[in-house]
Amino acid sequence: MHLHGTAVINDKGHLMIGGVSTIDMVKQYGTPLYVYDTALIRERARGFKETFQELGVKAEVAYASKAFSSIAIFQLMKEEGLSLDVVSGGELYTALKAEFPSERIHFNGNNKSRDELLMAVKNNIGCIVVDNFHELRLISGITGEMKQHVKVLLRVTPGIEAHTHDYILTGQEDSKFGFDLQNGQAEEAMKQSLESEYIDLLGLHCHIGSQIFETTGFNLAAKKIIEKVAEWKSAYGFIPRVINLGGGFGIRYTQEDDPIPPGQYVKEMINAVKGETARFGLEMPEIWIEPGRSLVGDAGTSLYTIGSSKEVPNIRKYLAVDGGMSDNIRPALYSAKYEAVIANKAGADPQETVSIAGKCCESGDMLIWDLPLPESEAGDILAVFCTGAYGYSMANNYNRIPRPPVVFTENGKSKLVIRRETYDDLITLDQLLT
Ligand SMILES: Cc1ncc(COP(=O)(O)O)c(C=O)c1O
Ligand SMILES: N[C@@H](CCCC[NH3+])C(=O)O
Repeated sequence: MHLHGTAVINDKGHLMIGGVSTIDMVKQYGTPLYVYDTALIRERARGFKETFQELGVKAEVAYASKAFSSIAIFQLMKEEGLSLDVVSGGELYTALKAEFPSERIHFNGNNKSRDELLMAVKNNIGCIVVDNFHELRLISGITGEMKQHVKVLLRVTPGIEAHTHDYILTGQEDSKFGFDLQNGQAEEAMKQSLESEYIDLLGLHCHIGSQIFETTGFNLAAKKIIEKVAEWKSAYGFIPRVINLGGGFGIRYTQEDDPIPPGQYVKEMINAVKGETARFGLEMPEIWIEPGRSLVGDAGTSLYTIGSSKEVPNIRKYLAVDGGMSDNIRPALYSAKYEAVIANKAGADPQETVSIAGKCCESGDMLIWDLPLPESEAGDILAVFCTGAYGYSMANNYNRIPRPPVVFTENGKSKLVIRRETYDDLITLDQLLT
């Protein structure tokens, strides 16, 4: 049995997160429940910033808010001095409601609508990461009409296959994202941006994928970009002030995962950029990154109540919980693996191997296969670790299951930051037929 994040066990054998008993939180807020240890998020955020400071490199660390967006987490990231990467009008709206400084908001995405771009320009956001020619035309039009400048980065695809799940690969040539770096698209986009009166081209952006455990892909992406920059400098005199190398740093979901420390990714990519810029006699650009999972992933834990169980003789025992693919779709979508303990018997040794089923009407709604657990009964609390990224943010109302609440813990205190959805919430958008 392995505990993740900063979880510890108290003298009653109960799991504690951020100094608060999970069993007390279950009594107060019910299950299913997402619990975050915000001290751990702060530690991760500071870690990234300190690494850049130690290396003397100008940087912006933007939290990729798709990992978990809510007003409270945006307020926390603001307190920590991070920037924010949003990918939709909804995330931008939430950021503005959280009074996140608009000059530190970056807008990504492969099909931003005119309205979303208008919202970004009107609110003077820090930069738009332009993904394609359609968007470039839209931005040129909007900024021309408004006579207002906007800073942009061009998202390029460097042609790199990072080693991760196919669905979360993004840097390869055959990708829906970005301007291809090799076939002239990126160069054309750079020329068009320089020609557009109100577009201020800050630099280039790339993001090669998510849950990556090796530094090779990042280093290679950095090298390919700098090589192009050197070509462009002599041909067009364009020198990017910023290179954004995206996010994607992997975390440990199970003992099989072997991630390197987040700072190591940063150090290696900076060395790669330093090496290449020196080789071509270029100035060191600012390096921006946009991590999501590595900031919030292992700080989140999901708590469920165990309900029914079913024995398939000689094959397996199923234990069902009161959530599932509606609050954590990652096992169903990516065959993602998790570890868990019984929160009210957290110190007990495993006695049996069980498989954790969700409550949705789908055979594929399985949260964990073959999990060693102490003997359990209905009413016990299951704590699934490392659900802080792409858990709540990908939650849905399949089977009209209300989304769970989110609680932040720190220094022995808990605070509700998203309330539980109610049945009334589920029908608020419904209109009567007659
Ligand atoms: C453009 C972009 N930036 C940042 C991220 C954050 O990735 P991660 O949560 O893996 O750090 C993603 C997601 O893969 C992304 O698509
Ligand atoms: N949602 C994915 C990551 C996708 C990242 C967005 N580009 C996950 O849960 O792993």
